[in-house]
Amino acid sequence: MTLVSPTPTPSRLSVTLSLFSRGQVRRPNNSTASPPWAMEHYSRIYFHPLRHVPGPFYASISSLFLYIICYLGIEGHVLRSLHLRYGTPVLRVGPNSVSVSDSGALQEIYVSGGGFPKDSRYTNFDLGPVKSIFSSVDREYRDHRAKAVAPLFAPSRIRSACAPTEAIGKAITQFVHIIQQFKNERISFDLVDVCARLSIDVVTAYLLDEPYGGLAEIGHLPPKAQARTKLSANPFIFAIVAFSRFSLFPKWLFSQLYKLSVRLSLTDEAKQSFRKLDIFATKAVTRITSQKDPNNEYTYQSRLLAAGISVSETTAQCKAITFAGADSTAVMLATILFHLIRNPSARRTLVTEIEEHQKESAGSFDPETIPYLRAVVKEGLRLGMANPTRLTRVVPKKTVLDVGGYSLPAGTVVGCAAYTLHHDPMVFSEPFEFRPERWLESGREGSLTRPDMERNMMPFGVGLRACIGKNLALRQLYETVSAVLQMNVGGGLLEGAKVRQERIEIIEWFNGEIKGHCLDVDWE
Ligand code: HEM
Repeated sequence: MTLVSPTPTPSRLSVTLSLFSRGQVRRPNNSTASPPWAMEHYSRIYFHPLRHVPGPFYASISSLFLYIICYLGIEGHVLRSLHLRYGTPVLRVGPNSVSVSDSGALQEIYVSGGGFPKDSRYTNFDLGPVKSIFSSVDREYRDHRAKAVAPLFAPSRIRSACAPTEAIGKAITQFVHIIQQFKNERISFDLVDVCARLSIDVVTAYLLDEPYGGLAEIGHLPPKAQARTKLSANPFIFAIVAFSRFSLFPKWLFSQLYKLSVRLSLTDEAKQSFRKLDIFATKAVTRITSQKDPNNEYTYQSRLLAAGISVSETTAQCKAITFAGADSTAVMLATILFHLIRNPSARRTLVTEIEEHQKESAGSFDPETIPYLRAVVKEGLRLGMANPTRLTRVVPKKTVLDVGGYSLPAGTVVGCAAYTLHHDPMVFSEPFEFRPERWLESGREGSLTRPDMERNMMPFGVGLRACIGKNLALRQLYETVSAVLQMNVGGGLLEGAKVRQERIEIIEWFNGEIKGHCLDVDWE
């Protein structure tokens, strides 16, 4: 008996792959050949330019994984843990999509030459037929509008509006008064709701010269009823936040899901809230067009109109900015106050520093000059997950992005996420803890320049397409925290406050949402 070694028969898979690699594969038209989708899967695994980028197998063959984690609002922590598990700064999260956790790449992705363009997912954030400053992928379109409104975001203009008789100052006084009433009567309240009321009023009163009335709409109620009532714009805000769970889907699918979701989930309350915002924005624009307020060049709507933007688009842009400004700042403010309530020692340090500054400056001081307050705000911005997920961009034509030893070709969707960078354990020890001291270089008087940590911070995005409202938001945070801690000398207005939750849980959609839309505060 002779033993004959059998001639190896190549498997159908290896034949198909080797033919494919030589460009000889035609679409099979008989039932025994691999179906086209299988061919595509093989190519994504074995021939795709991203094939060497580490990541879970399922992410390399289909976008389903991304769609699911985006929909479920778990994208932030899932991608962070995959980066840690695979020990890689570049993670393949979809057939053509990567997540980058190396802050060294921020410069090239978002800054150099204006940064890479936003990818097509942003078109899912259009306001029906209107592209907002945020959603526009077309840089010229965006620049024209952003330049028109830019003077409104100058720090000196914003600062003047913080005087007690001006738009921002008045809103903060109302906010402090409401919390003071809750404290006097020991009434439990929802921190997220009051922060949302203040934020929508600051944005609208300052930019549109027309406060939405978030704080005023409960002003006439007794304190107990105030605490029970929710902001009338909430359903509008929550609906937009929740639609972002579909934002990674291709446009055609997004549109269908959006329509279905509107039909199934848009309650009467939400419809009413949308209508109220429509009426509010229309009124703000009509005030200018009807010549009732023609000389006011320093409103958002008058500047857009003067730049040649149509009335209907200007109205839509006003609604977009109301959402963009109100939601994120509310999440950040609520996060900072939540941590101050939970950290009496940080709170007392802050109160002492504010008192010292008050004495030194005979009452008038710029809160931004207080190092510990800056550290508190910075730490709040690090932990606050207003935008936790990847800010996606596309590698432009004729460009290769080299990062972490990988070359990502033109057309690849790349993105860094605040969730990953802000919780990087190599940069921030105990990354989930609130520790303002980490920002102080050498004791309390030190400057706050900690380049290693600073490089990993992206709460407002980075580069040309970073947040245009950053100065306004920061000013609101400094002024409000300072005002809250100046009240009731000793421990500030928050002395005696307790939060029920141990930590803030976030639904990690593009706009992070505090679970339950609520952070309950009780009084001792
Ligand atoms: C603490 C509060 C805020 C946070 C954390 C925040 C965060 C962000 C982030 C991360 C982006 C970049 C998104 C991207 O690259 O995809 C962004 C863009 C933007 N934000 Fe904010 N934002 C805040 C407040 C505001 C305010 C107060 C306004 C306006 C009143 C505003 C208006 C905008 C606009 C218009 C854009 C789009 C800019 C562009 O694409 O050119 N934001 N914001």
